[in-house]
Amino acid sequence: MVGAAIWRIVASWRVAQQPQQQRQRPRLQTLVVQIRKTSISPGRSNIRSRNMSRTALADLQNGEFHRAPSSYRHFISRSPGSEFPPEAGRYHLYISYACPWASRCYMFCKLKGLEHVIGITATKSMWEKTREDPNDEHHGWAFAADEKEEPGAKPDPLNGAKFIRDLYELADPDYSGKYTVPVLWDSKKKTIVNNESSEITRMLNDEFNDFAKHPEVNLFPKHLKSQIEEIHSWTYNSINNGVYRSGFATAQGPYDKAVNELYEALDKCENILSKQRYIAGNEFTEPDVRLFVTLIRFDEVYVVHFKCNKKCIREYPNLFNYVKDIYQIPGVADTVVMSHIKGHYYRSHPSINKYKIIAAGPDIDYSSPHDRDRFHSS
Ligand SMILES: N[C@@H](CCC(=O)N[C@@H](CS)C(=O)NCC(=O)O)C(=O)O
Repeated sequence: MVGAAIWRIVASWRVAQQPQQQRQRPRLQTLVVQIRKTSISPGRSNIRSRNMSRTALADLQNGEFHRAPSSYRHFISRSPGSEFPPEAGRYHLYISYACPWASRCYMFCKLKGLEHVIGITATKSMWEKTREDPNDEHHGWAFAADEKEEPGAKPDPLNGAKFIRDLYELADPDYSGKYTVPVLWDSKKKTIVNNESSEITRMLNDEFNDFAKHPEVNLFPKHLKSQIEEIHSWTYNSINNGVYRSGFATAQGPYDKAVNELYEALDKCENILSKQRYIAGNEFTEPDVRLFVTLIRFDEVYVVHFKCNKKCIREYPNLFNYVKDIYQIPGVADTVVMSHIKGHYYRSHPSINKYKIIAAGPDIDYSSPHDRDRFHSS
């Protein structure tokens, strides 16, 4: 009882720490952890899923993209009595190499040295139809049938799921939200702990230090907490989600607004990075990870596919060198699989790119020299 109460206080405290636009109320159905013994039947469909299955492309109001809140918001915590205590081998991270939100989590695993503690499985890059039922039009992340199907993509080693959707339905057969990655899965309770990257990365940063190869890496240090939260307060809406707000807009006004806010924020970053090595100062921290995953996709995908073409990142001297600098941190390049990134975006949104043609360029070499050593770093 006491443990559960502490857990609830810690969880609500952490939600209160998030930038406002990321603060979302957990669904009641996920607060009451319902572990149901169900078997996966990928061909199954029910009335609910038939009517409600949807992707982010449907998160629209008057042509404006509004990202729906993540559904699972439990916390892995070292606090006594925690429902989800950190354990080696218990949790699994399902990702797509294409997805910037999932890649944030994968980067944290790499930087903290957690790959021997938390299993990681990447899906195939292109969304596929998830049900045979002709009335169920949902397309989403699919697992590879074997190791050879697409380099990097793997079968689901834990549940034999064919689709990420199957995991959501295994955790809750009545689930009616989106079937997004990342998914942090608890193999003990056979449920989803959390599917919100901004929270998963905090858990990876703080709660697994007893197992981490690099517990000294702290991407959310106390002394930079307020600067970091201030940076998230404008980079999330204008940059990380801003590229989606541009790309998914279905009316001119919302697109214009999103793209203008995006470039205002990029100009602001360029200015900050002309004076210091990283976005929060001289230390590499969480907001650098969040910026990196968007910026590395920008010139290869967002410029063309999401119409973010007022300027490329390679035209900003400081931003471009900053992306190379981060790419060259040991472990980071492994998280960037450009064939999955391009293979996903260009082929998974038929309303944006009907013929699924993958744009040719620009094929940037992010391992080429950068000039960021000119700044002091700690
Ligand atoms: N807020 C979530 C967003 C995750 C998200 O939107 N992931 C996308 C891939 S980039 C996804 O899985 N979309 C599936 C869909 O929309 O159906 C997070 O940060 O974890």
